[in-house]
Amino acid sequence: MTQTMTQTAAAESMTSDSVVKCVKLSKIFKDFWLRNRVKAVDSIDFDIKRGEVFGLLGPNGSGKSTTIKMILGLLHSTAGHIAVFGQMPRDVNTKKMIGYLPEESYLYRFLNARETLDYYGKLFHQNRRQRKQRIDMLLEMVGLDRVAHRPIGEYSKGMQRRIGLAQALINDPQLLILDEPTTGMDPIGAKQIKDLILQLSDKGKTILLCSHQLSDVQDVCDRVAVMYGGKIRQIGTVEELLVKEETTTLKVDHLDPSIIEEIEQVLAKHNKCIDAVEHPTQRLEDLFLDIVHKAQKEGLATHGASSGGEIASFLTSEAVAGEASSESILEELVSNSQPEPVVEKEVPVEQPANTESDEAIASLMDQPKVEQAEAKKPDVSDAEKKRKKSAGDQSVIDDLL
Ligand SMILES: Nc1ncnc2c1ncn2[C@@H]1O[C@H](COP(=O)(O)OP(=O)(O)OP(=O)(O)O)[C@@H](O)[C@H]1O
Repeated sequence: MTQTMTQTAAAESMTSDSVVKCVKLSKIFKDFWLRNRVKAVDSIDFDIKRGEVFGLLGPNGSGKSTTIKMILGLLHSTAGHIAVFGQMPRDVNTKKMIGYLPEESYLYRFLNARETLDYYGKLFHQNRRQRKQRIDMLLEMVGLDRVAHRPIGEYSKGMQRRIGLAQALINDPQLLILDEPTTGMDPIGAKQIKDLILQLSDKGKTILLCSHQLSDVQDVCDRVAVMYGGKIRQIGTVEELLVKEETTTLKVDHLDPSIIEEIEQVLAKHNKCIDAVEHPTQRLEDLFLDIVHKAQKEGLATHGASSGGEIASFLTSEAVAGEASSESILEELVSNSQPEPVVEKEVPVEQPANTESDEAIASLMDQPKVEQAEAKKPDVSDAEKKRKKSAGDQSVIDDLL
């Protein structure tokens, strides 16, 4: 009875804008004797809309990765309902629309970067020409083109994240799931990933970001859910969650002490006083980029990853095969291809299972790239502000390239 209600509620609430929908979703890991061992996810409700950047936060063991694995169809839910693009997560049509960067790198150590991407391109049934084109663009985009011949086992942690990101994008996914994408990345790489996320979202791609880097989440996410003990404790836009209604901040040009005194007198009439008078500082990220910028202008050499180059224009539908675009990398990475419209349909509740299939991981990659139909992107005003900021920040990155 409860399951039927849950299923109906989910099906009813599924709209064409909904990319991921979870209703009363739970996951219990059982022990050898099938006794309940860990309630990793405990009856959570949330949905992610098309074009949204959704952040999933929480301390270690709070259930984030388990939730992601259920969205990917790698784990069965124990109870509740989950739909991705209006379909069951295990549906192969769903998997071909998803790109996934796992928290841990599961790439083959003895393959080099080019061979690795070629392997994943083949899994998506891309032809040789398409693979070559995409691989060249992605390697340049993630700044590994100059070290593409080296085995991945030799890569630094940040370089492995970069090749992992390229792998997650090779199928031009409509839903990109990034688990700790900036771990081990230098601030330039982290900044590029954040800009990339915003631009992909701007083109209607949906992004689920799981990160312990709270400043990254704050910079790019439209909405955030904070998990603890398998439950969602708070969910809302970043502004909603962070606003402090009880305090007012006024931002003005430099004030002389005499003016501050006058302001204090005005406030005193209203039984208020100034708590603090401060001068803002710049962010550490800006300082870091400034230092690197200057070092690069002086022509200092590095043997690590480069700052990243042209963005993969294979994600842009106007791209002509074999043509290099003169646009910036981040611009090119963004695809104009649009996702299939979400078909509203009733989705059966998944049966509980005690084991997880590794084959599901393979099947996630084992689908051909398909043309995807038009769909509209939601109006997300908070994201708009961040994108404007990103456009300004982008000039710094462009200078570095
Ligand atoms: N395969 C498994 N078998 C048993 N318990 C598991 C399994 N996978 C996860 N768990 C447990 O489920 C809980 C949630 O784990 P999960 O990996 O989802 O947390 P997380 O929020 O992703 O943590 P982190 O930030 O450390 O990645 C933890 O108590 C974990 O031990």
